[in-house]
Amino acid sequence: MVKVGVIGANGYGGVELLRLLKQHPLVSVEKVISHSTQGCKLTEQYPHLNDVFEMTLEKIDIEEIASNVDLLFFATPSGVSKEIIPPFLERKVKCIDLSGDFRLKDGLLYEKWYKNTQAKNELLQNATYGLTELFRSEIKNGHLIANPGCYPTATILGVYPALKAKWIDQKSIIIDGKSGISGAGRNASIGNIFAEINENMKAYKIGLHQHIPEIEQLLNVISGEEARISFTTHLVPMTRGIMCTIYGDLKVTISTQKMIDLYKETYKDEYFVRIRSANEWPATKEVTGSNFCDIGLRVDERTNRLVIVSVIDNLVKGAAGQAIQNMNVINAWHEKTGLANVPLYP
Ligand SMILES: NC(=O)C1=CN([C@@H]2O[C@H](COP(=O)(O)OP(=O)(O)OC[C@H]3O[C@@H](n4cnc5c(N)ncnc54)[C@H](OP(=O)(O)O)[C@@H]3O)[C@@H](O)[C@H]2O)C=CC1
Ligand SMILES: CC(=O)N[C@@H](CCC(=O)OP(=O)(O)O)C(=O)O
Repeated sequence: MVKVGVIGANGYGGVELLRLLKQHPLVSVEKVISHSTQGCKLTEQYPHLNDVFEMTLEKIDIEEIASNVDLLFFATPSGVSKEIIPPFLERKVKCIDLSGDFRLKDGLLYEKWYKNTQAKNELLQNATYGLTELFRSEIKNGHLIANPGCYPTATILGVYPALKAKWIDQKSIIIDGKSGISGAGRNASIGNIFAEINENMKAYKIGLHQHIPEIEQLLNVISGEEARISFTTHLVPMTRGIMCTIYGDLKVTISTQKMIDLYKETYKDEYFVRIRSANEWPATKEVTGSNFCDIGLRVDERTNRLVIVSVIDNLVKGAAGQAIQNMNVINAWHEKTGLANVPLYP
């Protein structure tokens, strides 16, 4: 058994990690750490864990945690893990960070978009970007995994085959993202209360979203060209789910079926990426609770654009599920281990 701990265990990402880790046959959860609720029972915060996780939330004690776990998940807000991860790495604990602290190789970009000081450059350069399907050979030997953001996961899996094949123009890419409210975490704020969200839809952080440099960094790697995307995020009245509708100008004359064939071929060995047939569009509910990313495609011959619809569950493939997929890769376990659950429907 690999012994793991979760820092930030009483947030939405943390509790989703616990749900999935409970059904993982090769790990035991040894430590659950909280910032403001240390000393409380996890079940006081989350009664649905009664008789499932009878653990007490503890404070961060580096020596105590490091001597009890092999691997740590950080489900903390940005700005936290960059301060507390270094001593764990020094003590040979593998770290998977769900926050944005180690995703951007250029620390100045982090400072600009996250409005915070960057992590140590050496750690930034040594961190492995954890989009499993694209970087599994690097993840295998990684000690510090920067788990991707939720929108970047849906977007990059959505554009990767067409961009890699140079069938779309990278400079033309526009992403229209929509997220359920759990993407904002468990902290209460006026913008997130029922009366503000229910029967409502709103755009936010236009041109300012912290996932813009992350997506551009990845597009640069895939195409070898400098990327500049248009990315607009929307909050929609649902709990879980992300849909990214992506548009890109075609550089080749191609049919929808040929595009679908390219995507199916690219992802033929990827259990968690499912490509729909022509005229079939994925919906967020079709991936809820699961680690799947479902993708639908259409070549719009009238406008000469590719339209891609990519959906994930923000808390699973967009956070905790992909973190566990990465843990499976690090340990050379089958990637589906602990993640084989069918989406919850309806
Ligand atoms: N929600 C989502 O869909 C996704 C989230 N992420 C990222 O995952 C991370 C966690 O998100 P989420 O679970 O939604 O957020 P929440 O706000 O729900 O939870 C954050 C957790 O971090 C803990 N925490 C806060 N400050 C500190 C600190 N200084 N030291 C230790 N622990 C601290 C909180 O503990 P306490 O309550 O005790 O203070 C809480 O348990 C974030 O970086 C987020 O951006 C990434 C992809 C998707
Ligand atoms: C609905 C909502 O507010 N979603 C969050 C997602 C944040 C996140 O998960 O990303 P990081 O880990 O990069 O902070 C947002 O758009 O900022």
